Amino acid sequence: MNPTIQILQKETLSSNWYTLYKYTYSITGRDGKPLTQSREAYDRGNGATILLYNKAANTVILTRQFRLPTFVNGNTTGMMVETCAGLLDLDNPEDCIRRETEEETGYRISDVRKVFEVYMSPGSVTEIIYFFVGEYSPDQKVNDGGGVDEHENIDVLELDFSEAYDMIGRGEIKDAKTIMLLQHARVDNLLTYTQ
Ligand SMILES: Nc1nc2c(ncn2[C@@H]2O[C@H](COP(=O)(O)OP(=O)(O)O[C@H]3O[C@H](CO)[C@@H](O)[C@H](O)[C@@H]3O)[C@@H](O)[C@H]2O)c(=O)[nH]1
Ligand SMILES: [Mg+2]
Repeated sequence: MNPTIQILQKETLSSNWYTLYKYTYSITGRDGKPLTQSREAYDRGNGATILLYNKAANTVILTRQFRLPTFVNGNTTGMMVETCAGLLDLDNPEDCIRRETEEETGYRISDVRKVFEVYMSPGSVTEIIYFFVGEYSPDQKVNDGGGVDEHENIDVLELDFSEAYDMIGRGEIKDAKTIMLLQHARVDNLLTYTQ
């Protein structure tokens, strides 16, 4: 804990599906004097995401779904191509991502490897996301995926790695976690990229 920070007040501004708080705190300024500040922080829990890859076929599994916040901010279809991801319930990140993988993509995978953890929007959202990679194979397919119920409506995409990677440059993949994991796969040579 940072001993120079003291939370003075935590006010709930909105509590519906997730919670928006307003924190008032004292912090030591660069001149060494204490000052009081307020910041809003949106708490929607933490999450996990995974790049599913198959070395032999040089493919990845991605998802496509409607994301309302993007639709109201310039994404005309509202559809987003993303790595499989979900919110942590009460489980740990590894169990969460195995469960989400089966629900969203239909693959029951065993080995997952954590590669990093990231605050995705540290100025406004409390969320930390745990990033994983994991190999999948056709014999691990146990259902069609698509999400837990009809509300999730997730399409499952199996793409050649180079094709998926090139979607970043064309602006067809605009999701931060997905770009980070595809770049990680290229830098770490999990798969082969050919132009
Ligand atoms: N009714 C209702 N449903 C909501 C609301 N907000 C979210 N949901 C639904 O709650 C479900 C959450 O699904 P998950 O698969 O657990 O989470 P996610 O939305 O895929 O989140 C993942 O990706 C996010 C974006 O990168 C990450 O922020 C998050 O940590 C996680 O990794 C989704 O069906 C979503 O539509 C809401 O305000 N109202
Ligand atoms: Mg999800």
